[in-house]
Amino acid sequence: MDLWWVFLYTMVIFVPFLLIQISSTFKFHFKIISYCILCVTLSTLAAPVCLLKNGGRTVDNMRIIRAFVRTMKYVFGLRYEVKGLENFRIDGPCVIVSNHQSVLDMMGLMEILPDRCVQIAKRELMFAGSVGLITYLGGVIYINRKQTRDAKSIMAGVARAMTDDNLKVWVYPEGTRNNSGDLLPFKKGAFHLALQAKVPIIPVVYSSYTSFYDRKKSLFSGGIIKVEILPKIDISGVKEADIADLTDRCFHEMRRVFFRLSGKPYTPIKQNASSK
Ligand SMILES: CCCCCCCCCCCCCCCC(=O)SCCNC(=O)CCNC(=O)[C@H](O)C(C)(C)COP(=O)(O)OP(=O)(O)OC[C@H]1O[C@@H](n2cnc3c(N)ncnc32)[C@H](O)[C@@H]1OP(=O)(O)O
Ligand SMILES: CCCCCCCC/C=C\CCCCCCCC(=O)OC[C@@H](O)COP(=O)(O)O
Repeated sequence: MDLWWVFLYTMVIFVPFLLIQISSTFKFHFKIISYCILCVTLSTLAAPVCLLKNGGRTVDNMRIIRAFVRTMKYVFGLRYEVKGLENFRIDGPCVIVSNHQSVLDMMGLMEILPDRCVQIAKRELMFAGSVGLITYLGGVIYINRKQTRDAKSIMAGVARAMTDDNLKVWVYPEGTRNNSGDLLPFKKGAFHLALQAKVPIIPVVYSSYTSFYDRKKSLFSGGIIKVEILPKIDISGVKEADIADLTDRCFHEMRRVFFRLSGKPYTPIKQNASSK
């Protein structure tokens, strides 16, 4: 008799719980796969448009890519509330740094991407089929994160191209995706780049996704993302020896804004947390 009750309780409580878990995991993966399929489809459509309009690899293709990607937010129920767009209105090149939470960031990036702006990306992206092709056509700069020396020499070339071709460069200084609800320590490449090209840095902060997107909890629903483009950081007077301080300053400023936009109380962390 007792065993019968155990069996009944297991069926009534455990089985529905298991089914809910399976269905939310299934829904999460279904949405992520849909996102990837949409990226592949849109890049397959956008590539011929880029080739016909601009002939090959050029930053002008970013305008076409931007138009395609901007339609995706409606599919996933995302809304962007953007503040500080006027801070992008500067003459000439600059380095834009922003936080990087997920593959979904491409939508937030394209929502506010200024003209003549290319991104720095890990070289593995080049091999992602039609997505790789579209990033190549848009002029994305690939770096090998495992080879600091190679990455540095590519960045030095980028500094020259920025001034020669009037390019803005978008860098994710955390160097990888991070959905932890905080910022990772910053790498220094973006700051060296700004110094080498003698251009200002514009920080951009996106609020935390954790309330609507969380891989660990298999959560992916619609939501509002607050975006703030901060005033430029002038690098005149900054020397090579000041790079760590500059990186630190930018990190703490962005982290403060990140907590504010995410509606979380700010918890200070020790100085130099932005260095390796
Ligand atoms: C319709 C279509 C749909 C599809 C839609 C597609 C849309 C098309 C959008 C694509 C969009 C892509 C978006 C991808 C997004 C990523 O792929 S994110 C990952 C790749 N990006 C990055 O990693 C950028 C950030 N990383 C860096 O800048 C790193 O500093 C570097 C350059 C990789 C070097 O890495 P590291 O060695 O691990 O890091 P770090 O501690 O900074 O440097 C080590 C030392 O070298 C020094 N150093 C670093 N850089 C330099 C330098 N340039 N010069 C001199 N010294 C330097 C540092 O000062 C440090 O020395 P110490 O101060 O310790 O003495
Ligand atoms: C023939 C090969 C076919 C491969 C097909 C691959 C299909 C890929 C499909 C969709 C991917 C859409 C992603 C859009 C661009 C995402 C850029 C991105 O967010 O890269 C991650 C990078 O920031 C940091 O990487 P890690 O967190 O260090 O890792």
